[in-house]
Amino acid sequence: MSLLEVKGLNSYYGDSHILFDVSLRVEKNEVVALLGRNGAGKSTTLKSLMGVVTPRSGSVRLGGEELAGKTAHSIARLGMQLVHEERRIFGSLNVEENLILAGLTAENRWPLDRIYEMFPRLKERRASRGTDLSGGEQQMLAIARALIRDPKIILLDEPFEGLAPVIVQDLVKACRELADAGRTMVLVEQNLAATLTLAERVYVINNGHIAQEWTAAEIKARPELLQRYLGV
Ligand SMILES: Nc1ncnc2c1ncn2[C@@H]1O[C@H](COP(=O)(O)OP(=O)(O)OP(=O)(O)O)[C@@H](O)[C@H]1O
Repeated sequence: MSLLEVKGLNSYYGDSHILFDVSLRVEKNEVVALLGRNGAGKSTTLKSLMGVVTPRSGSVRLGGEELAGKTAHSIARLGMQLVHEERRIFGSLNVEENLILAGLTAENRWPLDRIYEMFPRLKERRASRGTDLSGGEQQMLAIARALIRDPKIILLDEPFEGLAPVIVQDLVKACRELADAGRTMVLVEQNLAATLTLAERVYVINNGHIAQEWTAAEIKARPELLQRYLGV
């Protein structure tokens, strides 16, 4: 059994049918990426897994437990965390307060020291308010807030979007360390180089359908594979 098993997921925004029978799996300790053009349905897939969007049909099993139909809050309790594109940190709270708040209701909370070891920059900035952080620091905090709850799986929606290349490098390194430490992650990201540094397997979504499944090694060996689906 895979850690995450998604079968026949259909999601809508009002009357617009966005996801069509999306099926995918993620093994424990694996990093899987979703690639696709703008509007293909990548974010909607992550939101449907997390219960931010309620799928109209289909199944999402995490460790054998059915998540489809549950609220985002319950799904978080069952061990899934979504790091939203907009980061959603509390601007009026400082870094440490943001972390403590995120960990408050978690069953297995990481000690702050462990978070600070992973992100030394957050330790330096621990007394700074969310609004005073740079984009890269906010993104680190958003990831750290997910980690502190020791989730079974983390969904990352465009974590490197809009950040300076040097910051992206730092974040990719931190995510690589998480992957090496056995964290299971699903990554949606436009930055192909970063994606292939992190993911072992890739699904291509096209107009709300899963169009392809490749290993990162297959893509690296035959980069032309992506051209047809992504135009890159
Ligand atoms: N809240 C919403 N209400 C209605 N339609 C939406 C909403 N959010 C997204 N959509 C539509 O759903 C489709 C899939 O969007 P989604 O954000 O999942 O795509 P994506 O692959 O993540 O692309 P992007 O990289 O542009 O975010 C698009 O056609 C988009 O316009």
